[in-house]
Amino acid sequence: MVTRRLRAFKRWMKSHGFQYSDALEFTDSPEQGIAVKALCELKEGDVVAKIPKNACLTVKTSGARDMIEDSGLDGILGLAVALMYERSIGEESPWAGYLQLLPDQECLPLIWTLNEVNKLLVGTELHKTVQEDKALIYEDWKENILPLLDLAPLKLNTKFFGIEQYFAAKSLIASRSFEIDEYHGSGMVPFADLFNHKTGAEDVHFTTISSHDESDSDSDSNNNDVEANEEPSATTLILGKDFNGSELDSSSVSGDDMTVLEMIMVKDVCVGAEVFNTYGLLSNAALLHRYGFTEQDNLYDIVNIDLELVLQWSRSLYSGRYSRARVSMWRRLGYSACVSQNSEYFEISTDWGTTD
Ligand SMILES: C[S@@+](CC[C@H](N)C(=O)[O-])C[C@H]1O[C@@H](n2cnc3c(N)ncnc32)[C@H](O)[C@@H]1O
Repeated sequence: MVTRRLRAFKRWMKSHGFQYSDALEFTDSPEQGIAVKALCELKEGDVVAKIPKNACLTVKTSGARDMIEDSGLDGILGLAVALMYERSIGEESPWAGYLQLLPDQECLPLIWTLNEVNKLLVGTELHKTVQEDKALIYEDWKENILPLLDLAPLKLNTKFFGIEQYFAAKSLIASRSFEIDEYHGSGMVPFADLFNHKTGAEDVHFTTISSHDESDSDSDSNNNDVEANEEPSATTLILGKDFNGSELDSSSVSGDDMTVLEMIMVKDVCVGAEVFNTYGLLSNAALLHRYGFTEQDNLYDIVNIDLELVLQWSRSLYSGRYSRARVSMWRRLGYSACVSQNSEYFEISTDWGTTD
C-alpha cells in the first residue's frame, strides 16, 4: 500500500535529487512497516538508486552543526543531537519529508523498560549488555545533551531533547544509520534505510562511489537502471559499519564534492519479491540488540558459553591436568574468544588461566 507518508517521502526525494528505479515499489503496513519490493524483474548489476551525499542527515549537513562541533560532540552522539534538532524544528527541517517517515523510535531492547529487560532477557548474553547500555546512555545524556539546553544561540526546544527523545534517537541511529565516509561520519541515509535485512541472502548492496568514477555512458543499461557507472570503485556499506572492514572512503574531505551513494543489485530478483539488503552476518543476539528483531533459521546464530562454566563442569568431572589439556586442545582447534566484527555481543571469558 502506498500511504500518504510514502507519497510525501517520494516528493521529498524528488526535490532532493534522488534517482531511483521505477522497478522498485515501497510498501507500508502497520504490522510490518516499510519494505521494498520488485515491480518487475531486477537483474544483478542494476543500479537501482543514486543518493546524493548532501541529502543524508549527518553532523556536517545538520543545521545544528556549529552547536554540535562547538560543544566538542561527534560520532553517534553528535548524530543523535543532529537528529533530535532536525526533529525539533518540524517542517522547517530540510529533512522534514524524510523524518515524517521514521517511527518515533525502534523497539530495541535499549528502549525497553528495566522490568522488561530483566524479565525478557534474563539468562541471555544480552541481559547485562542492555542494562549497561541503558545506564551509559543516561549518563551520556546528562553529561552531554543536558548542558546544550542552556546554550543560547539555537534556542533549543527542550521537549525534543529529553532523555526519552535521546533514547529514541539512539534506537533509530542503531537500527538505521550508516558510516558514510570520513568527512560525514555516521549519518541517516534516506531511501537506503528502507530495505529490510536477510542474513546472508541479500539482493542489493549499498555502496559509495567517488565522483571521478562517474560517467554519462550507460551501454549495458536496461530499463530498470538509473544511470550506471562505467567503472565503479565501490565500497559497500552496511547499517552502522563499513562492510569490508576496510578504511572508510576518505575521498570526501569537504562537503562540496559530488560523491553519490548507490544501491546496486547483487542478485536477480523476480517480480513481486521483496528486495533485501544485509545488515551483516549476525547472530540473533546481535540482530535483537541492534535492530530489534531475530531471524528464524539464522545460519549465523551462535550460542556463547561462558568458559568459566565449562571449566567448572570439567573440573567437577576430571582432574585439573585433564581440564587444562582440554582447554589447550580447544585453543588448537580455534575455539576462543570471538574476534569477529561483532565480538561485543559474543564475548566469552578470555581468562584461560590454569586451575587445579
Ligand atoms: C533500516 S530499517 C528497515 C525499514 C523498516 N522496515 C521500516 O519500516 O522503515 C530497520 C528496521 O526494519 C525492521 N526489519 C528489518 N529487517 C527485518 C527482518 N528481517 N525481520 C523483521 N524486522 C526487520 C526492524 O525493525 C529494523 O530495526
